[in-house]
Amino acid sequence: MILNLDPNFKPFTGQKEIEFKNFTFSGGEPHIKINPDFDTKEAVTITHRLNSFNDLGLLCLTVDALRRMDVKIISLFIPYFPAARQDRVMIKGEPLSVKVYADIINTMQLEKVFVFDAHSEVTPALVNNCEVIPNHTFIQTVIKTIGNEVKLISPDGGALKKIYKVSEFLGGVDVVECSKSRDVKTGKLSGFKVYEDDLQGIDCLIVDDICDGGGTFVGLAQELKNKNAGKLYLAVSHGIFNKGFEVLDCFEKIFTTNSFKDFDDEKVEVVKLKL
Ligand SMILES: O=P(O)(O)OC[C@H]1O[C@H](OP(=O)(O)OP(=O)(O)O)[C@H](O)[C@@H]1O
Repeated sequence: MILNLDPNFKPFTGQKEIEFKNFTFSGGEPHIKINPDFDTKEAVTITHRLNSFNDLGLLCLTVDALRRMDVKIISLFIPYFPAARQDRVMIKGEPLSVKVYADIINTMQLEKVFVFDAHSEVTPALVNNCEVIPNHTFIQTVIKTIGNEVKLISPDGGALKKIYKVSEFLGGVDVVECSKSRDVKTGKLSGFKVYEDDLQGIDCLIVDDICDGGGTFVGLAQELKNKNAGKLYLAVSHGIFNKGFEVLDCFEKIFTTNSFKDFDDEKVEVVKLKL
């Protein structure tokens, strides 16, 4: 049984859905009423785009309501794990946000917590019974859509392990390794290095987990062009795109999934998550 808390996000196709109504009380408190007309002995998987503390609140209430209906086995699919990038404290005074979310989720004693393309190994290390769903089939779909041969570009050392797994899944697509550096004091991006002498007109697909403002990809695209790359494509599992798509107009095409939100923009091609 599936309980899709976000009506626009239904990754488990063809499975029976549990019905519910959710609303907010006049005092601002979220609330849910689950239709009890289902076999509560069955396992339930909740899906939720958990992008804010409000979403987390609704999730807590939902799990509580299911437990009170005697549902024993509850799993959760969170496509974009909140604050996954805040996986270390950079400056004294900051929270270790990913742990705060993980600790709250751990109190729910879930059977499994599925996370799509976790930012780092910190998320699955902190979340009990976590299973990371890799980006492999997403990138496979992207490459099919592009239709021509591309090299996979890994923007930084942190993404290398993942990109070699993608390459292996795709039967050995070439990988170009890159690295990015940051100013130690400000944390701002200060440069990119592409570890290939000449890309000789070769089309390149940058693969990463998140595009937020896009600075990483614009800077890297420039460096790839300096190495004579051909057409440039960008595929990110989680599209935030907080500066819009204009800043990314160096890319022939941009691909993402609906893990974070829905998009209706001709500049981005959304591959809907289906499990
Ligand atoms: O679109 P942008 O605003 O440029 O951000 C995108 C980058 O941010 C994240 O890495 P981050 O730099 O947080 O990761 P790291 O410091 O853990 O390597 C993500 O993995 C991208 O590489």
